[in-house]
Amino acid sequence: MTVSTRSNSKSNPNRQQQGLKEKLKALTLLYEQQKFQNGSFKPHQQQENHRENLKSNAVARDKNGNRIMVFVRVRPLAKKEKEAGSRCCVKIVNSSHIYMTEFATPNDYLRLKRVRGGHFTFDACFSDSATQHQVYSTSTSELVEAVMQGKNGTVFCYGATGAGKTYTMLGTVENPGVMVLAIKDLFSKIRTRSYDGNHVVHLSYLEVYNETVRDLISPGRPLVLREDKQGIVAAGLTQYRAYSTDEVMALLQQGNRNRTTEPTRANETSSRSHAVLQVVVEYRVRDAAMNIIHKVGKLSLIDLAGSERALATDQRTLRSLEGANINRSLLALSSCINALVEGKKHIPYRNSKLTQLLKDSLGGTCNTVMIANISPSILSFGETQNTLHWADRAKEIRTKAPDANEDLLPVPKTETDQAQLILELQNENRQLRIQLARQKQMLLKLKAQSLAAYSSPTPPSASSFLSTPPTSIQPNEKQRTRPSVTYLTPKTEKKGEEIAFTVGTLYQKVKALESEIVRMKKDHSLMIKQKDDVIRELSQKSGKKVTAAAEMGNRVVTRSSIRPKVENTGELRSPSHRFHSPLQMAKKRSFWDITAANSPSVTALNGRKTRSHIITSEPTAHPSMLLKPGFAKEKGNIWK
Ligand SMILES: Nc1ncnc2c1ncn2[C@@H]1O[C@H](COP(=O)(O)OP(=O)(O)OP(=O)(O)O)[C@@H](O)[C@H]1O
Repeated sequence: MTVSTRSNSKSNPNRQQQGLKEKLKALTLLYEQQKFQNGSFKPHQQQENHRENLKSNAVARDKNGNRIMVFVRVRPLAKKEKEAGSRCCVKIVNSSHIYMTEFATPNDYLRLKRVRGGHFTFDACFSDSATQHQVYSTSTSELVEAVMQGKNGTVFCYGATGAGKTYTMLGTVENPGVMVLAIKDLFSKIRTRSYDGNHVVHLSYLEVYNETVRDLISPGRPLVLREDKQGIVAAGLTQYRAYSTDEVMALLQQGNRNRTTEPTRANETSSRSHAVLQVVVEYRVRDAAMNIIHKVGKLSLIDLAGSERALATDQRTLRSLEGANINRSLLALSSCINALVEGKKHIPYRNSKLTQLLKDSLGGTCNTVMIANISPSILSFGETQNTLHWADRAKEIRTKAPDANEDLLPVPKTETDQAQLILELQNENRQLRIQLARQKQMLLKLKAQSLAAYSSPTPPSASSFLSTPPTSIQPNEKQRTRPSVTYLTPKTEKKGEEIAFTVGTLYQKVKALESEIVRMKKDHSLMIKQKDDVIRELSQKSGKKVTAAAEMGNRVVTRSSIRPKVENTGELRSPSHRFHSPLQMAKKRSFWDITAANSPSVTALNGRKTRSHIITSEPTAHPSMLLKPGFAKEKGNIWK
């Protein structure tokens, strides 16, 4: 019979070691169970219970009100770190629990050599083997759904340089990160729900570099941050309307090309700026009362620049300045987190551009997710511990539960007016159509009656159509009397003929008068010619004086001698003769006419002082009689 003795155990050291290991494992388990019973630990769950654990966390958030959800992601050891023989200083105990120690080794179960370190509990912890999809679905998918409902959401990555923030947010082509997966998810959700409303997606991408805000998609001048109703906005930031995931991807790539990255000792492609991708989803739908429900949800996806020690990066001036700015903004973020956790009234958001941008996400009505990225390497112990410390603090920040940014838009007045107008126009149109149909019917009947009337052998009597007024025609009534319209037409024609005849007569008269005027003008000029000849002859006889006088009186005598003759003939004078304008008369009158007319000896028959009247009264007077005023009365003397 074999008895187990100390010597036996000594003789088999391997078995002894195994037994000790088992005992230590049991002790560790016991210790964790005790911790859990004391409330400082959550129960250890296996990987397959991961989802249930996350659900319970979400439930806890609902019970405790809204708070920032904090997740931790450990990246794999980098090739460089492995080559340098770096050890791992963090261990994920379960989906939500992580512990770290400076001298942690797999065999140091009693933690005898642990100097620094600690246990941390978060909403979820992702090991270095966690996929991008696992990270997205656990941390961000809920937020995307909330954004679709009009609630704001923010996801930001926090951690030291080279800890894996950009990998988590942007990822690679093969392994797209949270930003890309969120956009994809958003568009697929919009596609499936497009039947119940209109979704509009706007996108902007900016960076905060050395405390200046810049547009990453269309870079230009630095932007100014302003606070308005929607919160903090970068004035002048381009908002792109995005229609598809591919379009967003192209914009993201474009933006990332413009982002400031520099190789540092810690990271070959270190982000030197904080990048903020904002996606605004607007959603419009009509409710049962036909009111328009307008929801606006904003999703901010932020990849922060890494906190770093000066030694970790280059010592060059620009890099150190960048590093100082990054650290300053992250310090401002830490101050805000502290103030929020401590419930202070004043939160120093204004200390940096980054905290200004995160104001809504940290202290406003927003669903906020923080992903703390850490390196497992012992070389980054300080940074990792620092990150976990702030992540642990951040989870205590309470935010206001976001209500949906929902507006009930009344149907615009113009719309109701338009509807009213359309109804009125439709009504009017209907009435007009009825009227038109009636008119057409009437016209057809009248045509038929007209044809019948013309073909009728006996013409109707005058009384027959006079007794029937046109308005008395009823379209549906059987026609008993002949329609008045039929018989009114010849009468109108007759009247027209009469008018035409009158016009014709008048026209002929006008023509006759015009030809008479022409004839009179001819006579007139002939007579003037004759008189001129007589005067010439006389002047030749009676010398120069007489000639001059005769020439002066020439025109006067000529006119006066003509007019009485015309009047005496009893012929028609042109109407224009009577209606000569005074202006024309004045023009025609010569200086001598006026002088003679104004002479006191010249008296007209009708009181008017015109030369023609004087001459008319003396038809036989010689032109020479007018040489002197008053000669008109001495008739006939001169010829003797
Ligand atoms: N989960 C991961 N799986 C695989 N590789 C990773 C993971 N996380 C990070 N990396 C790799 O680690 C390196 C550094 O990561 P990343 O550039 O994302 O760091 P960072 O925190 O953004 O740094 P910085 O703040 O300097 O920009 C990259 O080469 C990246 O591919």
